[in-house]
Amino acid sequence: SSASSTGCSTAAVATGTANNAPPAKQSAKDYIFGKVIGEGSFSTVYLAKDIHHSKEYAIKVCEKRHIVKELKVEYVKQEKEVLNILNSNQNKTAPFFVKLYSTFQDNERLYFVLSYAKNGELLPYINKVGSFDIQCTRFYGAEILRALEHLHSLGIIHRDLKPENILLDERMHVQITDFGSAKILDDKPRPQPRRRDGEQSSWQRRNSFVGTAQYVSPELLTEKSVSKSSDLWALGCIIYQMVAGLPPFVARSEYLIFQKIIKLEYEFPDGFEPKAKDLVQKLLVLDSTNRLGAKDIGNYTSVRSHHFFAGLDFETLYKQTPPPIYPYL
Ligand SMILES: C[C@@H](Nc1nc2c(c3cc(-c4cn[nH]c4)ccc13)C(=O)N=C/C2=C\CC1CC1)C(C)(C)C
Repeated sequence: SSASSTGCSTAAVATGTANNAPPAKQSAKDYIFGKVIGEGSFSTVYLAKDIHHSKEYAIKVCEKRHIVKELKVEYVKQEKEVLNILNSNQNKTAPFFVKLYSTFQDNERLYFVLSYAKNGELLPYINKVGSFDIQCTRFYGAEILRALEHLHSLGIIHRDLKPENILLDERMHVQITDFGSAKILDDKPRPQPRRRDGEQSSWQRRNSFVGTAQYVSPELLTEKSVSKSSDLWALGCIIYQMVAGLPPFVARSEYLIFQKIIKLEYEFPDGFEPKAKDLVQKLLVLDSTNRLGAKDIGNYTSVRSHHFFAGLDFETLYKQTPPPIYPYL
């Protein structure tokens, strides 16, 4: 083809590097794959380095055959949809989610190129120091609340919030991940995606889905229903765990954990900080409509104004330096 009016050379146009050509589609060859950093139920997440700029990414790899065999195509599509909604609604004051940079595929696999949370999961930090001091619990509780405000404002419920899904970036700020079980509240009627025969519909999937035992809400266990307030229940469990070092509902089997949840059978260890205790008691409420924040429109102002968070500036969290993680209790 001849040089176009933009003056770029034919060679440039031919190789698609002309300033008006889209970037060439990526492939696994653009990356050096490193260690496995996480295993999902239908995916493996690798640390990878982009060979052009030596930047580190997390690449989530899904085996196509496995997804189809396990009838999880909808599940993978749902996660990509959530990541795209988050990308197109990046919130400058609450960038508390892993970002999706690009996707590509080869014959056998799907690849999702995502931000690499350099400091990994929150959980090992809680376990290492036994429990967080109040400064840390307040800061990380506030960042998770801000992340939920943003997610819920986009009509998305996480549904499986737990310390393993709360990652930390290189500045030790929160990066929420794992949207495979997220639910997009269908306010806009969309054509129901055509399903392969035998594949579970989102209705069946929704009714079969249960989060991780310790953090699942009572309404999901008793009525198979889920709402934004279910994520507030999980926040209550996580704040409890940051202070006590263990989640509120523990037992030897999932069934026994579920029994304790629906009976609200848990207690506070001696020395549990009183303001944190009061906040947890207002989040771990069986009736999802009576949880602190359940009636708030927009931001969770009634949670922000709880005296546990007194003095915290929720609008500049991402600019603040996170407090060092010291042991407490
Ligand atoms: C919960 C998740 N674990 C993880 N998912 C992601 C990580 C990640 C990083 C570490 C880590 C970093 N340093 N040391 C450990 C440990 C676990 C991770 C990351 O950096 N970037 C994107 C991720 C996930 C993207 C996903 C939305 C598509 C499972 C177990 C499901 C793989």
